[in-house]
Parts: sequence; C-alpha cells; structure tokens
Amino acid sequence: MTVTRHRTSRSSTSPRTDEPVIQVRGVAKTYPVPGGEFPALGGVDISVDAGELTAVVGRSGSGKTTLLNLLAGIDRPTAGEIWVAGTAVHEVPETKLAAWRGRAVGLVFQFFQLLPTLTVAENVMLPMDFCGTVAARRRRPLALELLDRVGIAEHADKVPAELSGGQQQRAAIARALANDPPVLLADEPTGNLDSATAGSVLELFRELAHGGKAVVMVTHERDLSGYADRLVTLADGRVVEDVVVST
Ligand SMILES: Nc1ncnc2c1ncn2[C@@H]1O[C@H](COP(=O)(O)OP(=O)(O)OP(=O)(O)O)[C@@H](O)[C@H]1O
Repeated sequence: MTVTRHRTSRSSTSPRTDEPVIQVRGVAKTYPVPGGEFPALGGVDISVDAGELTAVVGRSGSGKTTLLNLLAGIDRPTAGEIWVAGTAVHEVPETKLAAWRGRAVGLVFQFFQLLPTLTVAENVMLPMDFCGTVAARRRRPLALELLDRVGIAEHADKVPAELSGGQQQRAAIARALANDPPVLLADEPTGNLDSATAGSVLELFRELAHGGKAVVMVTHERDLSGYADRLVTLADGRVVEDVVVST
C-alpha cells in the first residue's frame, strides 16, 4: 500500500460543474455546553470527487460524526462553507433541507434504521414516496432492481427482522440509493457486523463509489487498505492527515 497527499479544495467562490462533488471549506462547529462552547470541529477543508470512496477515521470524539452530519445538512456549521453536488448546504433554509437531502444524499447508519413493520422493498420505496422523484408505478420495480444490485432481491418481501445484519445493511444501502443521489454518507456502516460481512459491505461501497458516487464513510474499521481510496484522519476536530491510498 502506498499513500500520497491529497490536494486541498479549490478556492473559487462558486463551484463549477467539474468541481469535486463535496467541498468543505474552513468549517468549524461548536456545541453549546454549560459555561461556554465546545469546539468539535475547527478549520476543516476537504474535497471529495465522484468515483471516490473516502474513509474518515480518528479516535472517539475526534469529530467524525459531526462532520458527516454537517455534510448531510442534519446539523449546521458554526463557520465555513459546505458544498454538496453544487448546493451550498450551509445556506439551504431549514424548511428545504429534508427535501434537498432526500434527492442529493443517501444515508447509511450503523444500526440500519429500517422500519420494522414494512417489507424490505417497502423500506426501499420510502425515499421515492417522500421525494416523488419516481413515478408511483415505477417505485416497486426500481426497488427490486436496487435490491438485486445489492444482492438481496430474494428477500424483497420479508420484513427486516427476517434478514441477517449484513442483509439488513444491504437493504439500507438499497434504500440510500433510491433517489439515485450523487453522494452516499455512511456512519459506522460495518460497526454492527462481523468482519467477513463487514468486508462484503465495504466492497459494495467501493463498487458504488467506482460506479460514480462520492462515498464518505466514518469508520473504526482498522484494515481499510483493500477498500478505501482515501483516508482522512481527524484528531481533536482537525484534519491531521488526508491521503490517497493506492493498493
Ligand atoms: N450535541 C452535542 N453537544 C455537545 N458536545 C457534543 C455534541 N455532539 C458531539 N459533541 C462532542 O463533540 C466531539 C465530537 O463528537 P463526534 O460525535 O463528532 O465524534 P466522533 O469522532 O464521531 O466520535 P465516536 O467515534 O465516538 O462516534 C465530542 O467531544 C463530543 O462529545
């Protein structure tokens, strides 16, 4: 494995279409705490291209989830700019964030967060229902295509509890792909899986990235050398290393 330093984000004020899909510029995030403010992130600059699987690593409390939440527009930066797929996320009004997120970003979580009373296919159709980007008659066929793509088509009409952890995470990944977002964000997606299953899920993220998505994954996974194209290491809310990994 060799590593090379990654280039920093460009400094133009308005991204062009050939710009990285994700640009984080001078981002800081402080949380109000009793007696003051806690600086969770400070002066973070990152850019991520389409076709790249980026792993964000760092010790507990280094700011990884905070960064992911800012990219998803789940939380707001205290300072700086966040551009995702041409949108200035830091400027999107609160009332429009959920609709923006539904189209631009697919989210994957450690504990899958599938709705237990819906079938797997119905879970995958939910973002399509929410955003209305897919015609109603196309939703189930598309859900079945996505489940086929992640390798669990035969489980479409089961409820999540009937699936293994790895299969549930694949269902969650299919749901994240429902509106064909340019960006996938995953927070500890393998944290609840055994190592062999984790490897197959990481391989799926790698395939999706190399198929054209920008994929950012927060992980504690120690051996990422076979999967991630890029490792961004956070410590105390700052990027301390940003390297391209060639295997
Ligand atoms: N809502 C909040 N209010 C106050 N402090 C917070 C809040 N959320 C996070 N923090 C603090 O900000 C820092 C970064 O938290 P964050 O969850 O981003 O870290 P992390 O690297 O994802 O950690 P882990 O690997 O344990 O999930 C931590 O010190 C945390 O205690």
